[in-house]
Amino acid sequence: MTQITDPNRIRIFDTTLRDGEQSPGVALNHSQKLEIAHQLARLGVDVIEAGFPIASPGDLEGVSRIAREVRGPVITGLARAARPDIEAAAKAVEAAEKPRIHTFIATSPIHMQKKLQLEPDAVVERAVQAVTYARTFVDDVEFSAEDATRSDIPFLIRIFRAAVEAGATTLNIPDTVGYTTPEEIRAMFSEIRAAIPAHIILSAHCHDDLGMAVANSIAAAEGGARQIECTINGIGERAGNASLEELVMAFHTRRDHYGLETGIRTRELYRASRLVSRLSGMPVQPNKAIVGDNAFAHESGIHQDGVIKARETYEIMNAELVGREAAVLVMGKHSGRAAFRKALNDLGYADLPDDKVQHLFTRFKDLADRKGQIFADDLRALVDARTDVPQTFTLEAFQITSGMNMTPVAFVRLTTPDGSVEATAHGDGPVEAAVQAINRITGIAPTMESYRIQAVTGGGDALGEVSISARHGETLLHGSGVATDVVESSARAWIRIQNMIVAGMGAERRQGEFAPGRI
Ligand SMILES: CC(=O)SCCNC(=O)CCNC(=O)[C@H](O)C(C)(C)COP(=O)(O)OP(=O)(O)OC[C@H]1O[C@@H](n2cnc3c(N)ncnc32)[C@H](O)[C@@H]1OP(=O)(O)O
Ligand SMILES: CC(C)C(=O)C(=O)O
Ligand SMILES: [Mn+2]
Repeated sequence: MTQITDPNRIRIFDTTLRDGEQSPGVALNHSQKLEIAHQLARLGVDVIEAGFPIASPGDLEGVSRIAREVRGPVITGLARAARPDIEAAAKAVEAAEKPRIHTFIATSPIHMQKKLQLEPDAVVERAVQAVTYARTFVDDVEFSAEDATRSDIPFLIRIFRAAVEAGATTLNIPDTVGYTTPEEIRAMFSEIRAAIPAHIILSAHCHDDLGMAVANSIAAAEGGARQIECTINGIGERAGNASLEELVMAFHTRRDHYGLETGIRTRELYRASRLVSRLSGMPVQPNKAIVGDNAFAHESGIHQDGVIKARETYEIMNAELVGREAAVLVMGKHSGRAAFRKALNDLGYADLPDDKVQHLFTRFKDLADRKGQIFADDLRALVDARTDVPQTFTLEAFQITSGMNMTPVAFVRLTTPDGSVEATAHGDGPVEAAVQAINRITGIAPTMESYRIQAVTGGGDALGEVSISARHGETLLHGSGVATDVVESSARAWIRIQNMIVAGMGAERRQGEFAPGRI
C-alpha cells in the first residue's frame, strides 16, 4: 500500500491506459497495453491505472495481463461505485504484486442531480458501500470524487471522511472538466488537506480543457497533493489529461522552487512518448514541451550562437536528460554565421577560409529563403557546387512506362558529343529505370548514396526539387534538378552528376555525417 514516507515525494499515477485510452479514436489491444505498461514500469511510475475492467471483457483481460506480468508499480483498475464494477476490478488486479481498486462517484450538484439522479446522502452512502466492498478484496483503495472542482468543499470533506472511515487509502480530487484555476485548486487542496487524516494521500487528476492541467496539478501539489494522475503526451478524454513528462520535468527542473521530487527515470521519458504516440496513433505536436520534435531544436541565429557558446543560454534542460539526442541546430533562413560555420565544420569542411564561408553564407541565405529548412546535403551541394559544369550531356527527351504489377521502363535521349543517343532500361522504380538508361548512354555508373525530394512550390503543379548525392570512386558529388515531373528532376540531377564526373569535379570524400549543428 502506498504510504507517506517522504513528505516531499510526489507519486506519479499514470492513467495513459485508462483515461488516455478514453481519447476519441484510441483503442489499444492487449499486447499494445502490455508493451506500454512495461515501459511505464521502466519509467518508474508509482501506479499504473491499466483500464476500466467492467467496460468490456477485453479490458478486464488487458488489466489482468498487466497485473500478472508487470512488476514494480501498483496496478489499479477503475470501478464505478457499483458491485459489478468492483468485482470486475478486483478480478482484474488480483494477480498484481501491489493491487489497488480505484472507485469513484460524482459529487458536484450538476452531476448528482442530472446524471446520477441521486440525493447527496445517497451518493455518500454509495461511496461508503463501494469503498467497503473494495476493501474486502484489497488493502489499497482509492476513492475519487468525480467533478470535485465543481463540488461544494464541505460536501467533499464529508464524503472523503466517510470514505476514509470505510477504508480508502488515497483520496482523489479530480478536475474532471478542466475548469479550475491554479489559485483555486491550491486553496481547495489546502482546505481538504487540513480536514483529512495526515496519513491519507491526496491525489490530483486534472484535465486540460483550458490548457491548465499541468499548472493546476502543480498548484494542487503546493496545496498538499502527493499523488498526481497524468498521462504520457497528455492524452485523455477531450483535451486530455496533465502531461506526465511536463509535470515530471517541471518538478525536476524547478526543484529549487517546489522542493518536490518524483521517482521517475527521466531518461525513459522520450521513449515512452514515442511508444504511446505510435501505438495510440496520436501524433505529438512539434512544439510540445519535452517530447515535441522542436522542443530541443534551435533555428534562429541569435539562439544558435548563444547555444554554441554556452548551452544554458537557451536551454533549461539537457535533451539527454529526457532520453533524447543532444539538441540540434536547425539550419534555415533565421540561422546566422556561427551556426553556419559549425554546420560546415560538422560536415568536414573545417578548413574553408573565412572569405569562402562568407560567400557561401550569402548563398545559403538565398537558398533558405526559397526552401525553408536546409539539410546536410544542401550544405554539401552548396560547398561543392560549381556553376560552371560543362554540359557534356543534356536531356533531350524521356518517357516512362510504369504501373501496378509491371516493371517500370525508361526511354531516355541525351545530347552527347557524338550527337543524340537513346537508351532504354528498366528498374525497380521509374527513377531507377531513368538512372539506368542514362548510365547506359554515358557509360558511367556512380553509386547513389542519398536521394531527397522536396516540393519547391505549392499547389498541384508544384515544382519538385530532387537532390542526389553519389559516389564515384573516392569522389562525392551532389546534383540537383528541378521540374514539375519528379522523374525529370531526378534525371536532371543525375545528368548533372555525370557531367561533373566527366569534368573531373566533385569533392574528396569527407568524413562528417548528417548532423549539422548537433551540439
Ligand atoms: C470521468 C471519467 O473519466 S469516468 C470514466 C469514464 N469511462 C468510461 O465510461 C469508459 C467505460 N464505460 C463503459 O464501458 C460503459 O459506460 C459502462 C460499462 C461503464 C456502463 O455502461 P452502461 O451500463 O451501458 O451505462 P451507460 O454508460 O449508458 O451509463 C452510465 C451509467 O452509470 C451511472 N454511473 C456513472 N457514474 C457512476 C458511478 N461513479 N457510480 C455508479 N454509477 C455511475 C450513470 O448514472 C448511468 O446509470 P443509468 O444507466 O442508471 O442512468
Ligand atoms: C474517474 C475520474 C478519476 C476521472 O477520470 C475524472 O474525474 O476525470
Ligand atoms: Mn479523467
